[in-house]
Amino acid sequence: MVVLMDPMEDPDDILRANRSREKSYMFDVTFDYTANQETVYRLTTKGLIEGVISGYNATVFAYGPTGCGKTYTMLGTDREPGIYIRTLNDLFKAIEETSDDMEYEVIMSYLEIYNEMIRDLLNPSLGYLDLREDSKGEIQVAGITEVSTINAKEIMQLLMKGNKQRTQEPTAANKTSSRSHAILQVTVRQKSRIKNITQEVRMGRLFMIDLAGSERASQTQNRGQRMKEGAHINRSLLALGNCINALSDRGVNKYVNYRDSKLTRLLKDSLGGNSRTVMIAHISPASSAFEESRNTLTYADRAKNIKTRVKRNLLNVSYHIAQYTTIISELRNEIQRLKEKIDEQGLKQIRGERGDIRNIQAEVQLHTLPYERREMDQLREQLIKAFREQMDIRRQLMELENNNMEIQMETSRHFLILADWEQEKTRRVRKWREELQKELYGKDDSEKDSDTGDDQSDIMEPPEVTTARENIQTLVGDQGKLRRQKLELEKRFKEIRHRARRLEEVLPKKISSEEQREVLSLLCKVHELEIENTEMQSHALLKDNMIRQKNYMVQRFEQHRSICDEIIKQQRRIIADHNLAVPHRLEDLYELYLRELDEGTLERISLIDRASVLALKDSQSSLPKIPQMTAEETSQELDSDQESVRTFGSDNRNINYRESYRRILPRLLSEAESDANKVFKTSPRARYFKNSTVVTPPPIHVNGMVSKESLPRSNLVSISGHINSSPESVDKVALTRKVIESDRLQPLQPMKERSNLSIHSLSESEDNPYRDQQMTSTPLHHAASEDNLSTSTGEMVAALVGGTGGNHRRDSPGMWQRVPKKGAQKLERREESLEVKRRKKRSRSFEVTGQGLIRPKNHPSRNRILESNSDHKIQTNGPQGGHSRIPGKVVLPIAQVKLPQNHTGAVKQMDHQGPGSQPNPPVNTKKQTFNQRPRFNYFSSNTAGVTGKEMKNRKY
Ligand SMILES: Nc1ncnc2c1ncn2[C@@H]1O[C@H](COP(=O)(O)OP(=O)(O)OP(=O)(O)O)[C@@H](O)[C@H]1O
Repeated sequence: MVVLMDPMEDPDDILRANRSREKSYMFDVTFDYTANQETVYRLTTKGLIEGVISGYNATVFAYGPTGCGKTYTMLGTDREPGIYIRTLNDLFKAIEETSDDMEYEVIMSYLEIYNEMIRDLLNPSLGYLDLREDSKGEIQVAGITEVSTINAKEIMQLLMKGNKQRTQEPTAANKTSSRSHAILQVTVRQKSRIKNITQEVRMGRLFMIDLAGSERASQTQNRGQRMKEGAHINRSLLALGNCINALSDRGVNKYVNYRDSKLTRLLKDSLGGNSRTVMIAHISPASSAFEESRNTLTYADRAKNIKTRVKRNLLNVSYHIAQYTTIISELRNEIQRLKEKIDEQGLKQIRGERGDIRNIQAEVQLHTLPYERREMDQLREQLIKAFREQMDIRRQLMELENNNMEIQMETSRHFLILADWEQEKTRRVRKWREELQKELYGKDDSEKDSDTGDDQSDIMEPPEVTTARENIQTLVGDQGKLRRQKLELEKRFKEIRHRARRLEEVLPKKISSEEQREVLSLLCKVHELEIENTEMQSHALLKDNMIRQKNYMVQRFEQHRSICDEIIKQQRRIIADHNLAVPHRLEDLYELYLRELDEGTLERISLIDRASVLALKDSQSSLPKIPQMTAEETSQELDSDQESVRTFGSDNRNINYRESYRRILPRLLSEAESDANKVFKTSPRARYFKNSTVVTPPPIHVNGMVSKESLPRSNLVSISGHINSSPESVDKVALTRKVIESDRLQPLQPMKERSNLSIHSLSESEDNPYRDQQMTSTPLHHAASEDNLSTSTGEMVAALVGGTGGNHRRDSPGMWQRVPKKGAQKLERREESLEVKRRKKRSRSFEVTGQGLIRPKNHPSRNRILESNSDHKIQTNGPQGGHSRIPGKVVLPIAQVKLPQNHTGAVKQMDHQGPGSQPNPPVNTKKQTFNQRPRFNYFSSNTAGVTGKEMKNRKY
């Protein structure tokens, strides 16, 4: 802020206080007497240089009354150079700094307007020059000398020379009064060093103007020539003032008369056009210069309001073909220049010249490089190690998951054994009590007391149950151990991941080359993706396991259904053949069954299930495949890891439908085969349990619910879709069984032919591999074999097949482990009661000579002879060894058959008594051990009077 005070004003004159001429002016910058040249230059002009070299116009002009220091500010002295020199110095410095990329051309001209005439200060001999306007409307001084140089020193010399030519005369106001307006024009042309067909040229113009000072004749006391000069000066300054007034008058579209003077014509662009303009207004602190100061400040204040529109001056130069040769030769020269520069630097390095800072830098780089490289290598190693560790831990975690799943399955299986045993125990106790009560009815009260005892204590727990208990304990312990291991691994994983992240951040900073940085970030990305992929594979593994379990369950249902179908078929045949009466409810159920078959509902459900499994499999197989890493060391190791993981989600895009279908059914391989093909081998612990205990398929463990692994042995006509261990479902199953059993006819006739059963195992010859508990590689075969051998249905089939296969199974120590389920137990109980009844009522009205199917060893009914008076001579195909079958007879009461209305009634049916057979010994239920229990077998027939000894000698 500049406060201008009237020196004539009397502060005590109250009457004139209101007419005070004191005024304040606001400017961008103000300088007092303490300001030096450097400060003035820095705060007014320095900021324009950057714009000028990049194509913008700029103007700096000094304005003010005579003797106020305009020339001093613009030109300065040798010791205190002014704006001209400082600007040119900085301009050349800036050009030099960017000259590697850009090419510059600097043109300078220096003129004065004296008495409204233009003189070339660089070449005064040219006389007065004219102003002309070119085609673009730009004002040019015709014939002015333009000096083109980028040598700052040379320009200085020219400037000094030109200043000497400037008209300067002493006046009363100023000993060195400038009698003209001096204009220094510097044009900077900039273009890129990279040659192209079209080239962009930027042109910036800088005007530095030292105006002549406005003067009052009284003050200058000029006469003659000086006075004439003063008049011209004042006129041009007046024109400038008018232009400023016109330009600053906002809102009114006033005509700006630049043509009034040469000065305004020349400054046309600088004042209201395309230029960044700085006006430096000079005033004198002397009270005598109050009026001049006021005028100057008023003009400067108005000039503040002038707005100019600045744009970069761009010239697009399109080269003509003829110019290409020039460009090429220029390029050649450039290449040559650079080559020389390189050679020169190389030589300097060899000579050990250290003067140049660049050499020093290069040397420093040369020394630091090996160290940096070592550091880089170390960091890289650390990073790769961290990735590898992460992958290892992921793999270990997946293995743990896998083991955990296996252990869970094993545990569930053992729990099932315990549950079955508990059920069996309850059943026995109940039965024992019933019998006891019956006996007690016939006894005296005194005898009653002596007979009552703890029935529970008499029931011996089979070794399988004890083993199951022990196994559960061990498995639970193992699960805890796994959990701890998992937590530990997860913690370690987090640490390593954190470490890797840090390294990922640090490493790029250490790298100097952009290329290296990119490669490294890519490497990091690949590793991260690898880890993500492993995570996804882990999820896929879990899914896969669930699918396997589900498939297994479906297979079991399907098999069971096949057997049931076959049973129904045969029974219906018998009913039809013998024209037996059938209860209405059973008929209804049969019709329902036929309808189901006709409509193919089950088939449809099965198909839908398969399709969904296929879709799931597909989704797994489409898991993203990560390209292998570039780093050799890592890639080899990680490759193998990835491959192993990918085995699960293997690409099955190219396999045909049959293959896909095959995949739906889990490939339940033999232990060795399956283990070999597995990604994660069976854990030793799980393997131990697998081998040491039942071969029974695992329970379905889905969503934390353990479903019943095998269907009951009863020949249920309908099977509830999903049986699990939840109380409701168990009840539901029990209820279903009850309903069916109530209407069920007891087996009317043993099967005619063994091959009638449509399951694989039955169509196999006697020496089928299942007997040896070997699992074939065919999935369905395997499933069938495992089912048939290890489950209730399997056992039934094994019994049908008979021979060594059946014996093998029966003699196996894990016999009991194929514990009949609830329904089957009921049926067995029924059979036992029937046996008792059979002994009482023996009817031989219907005899079937059927195959003698072997009962399990020690089975109470093993030695019973199957009696039959039927004509149906069923000769089963014996094994290759030509072993003989004991012809058995099944006696079915045709006429006497009384079909029960409910299961509570005693059912008369097959009388398992062969010719000459002895009545079966009474079943001692109390003392009977769990695994010696007679098993209900739909197709059971006995070995027709063959004693245990004979049986042993017999060849099957
Ligand atoms: N800031 C300053 N420091 C020192 N001396 C100065 C300063 N400003 C002006 N002078 C001196 O004052 C005198 C007049 O200055 P100068 O010639 O620059 O005035 P002017 O405005 O150019 O006058 P004119 O319009 O008549 O040319 C010179 O001798 C100059 O050295």
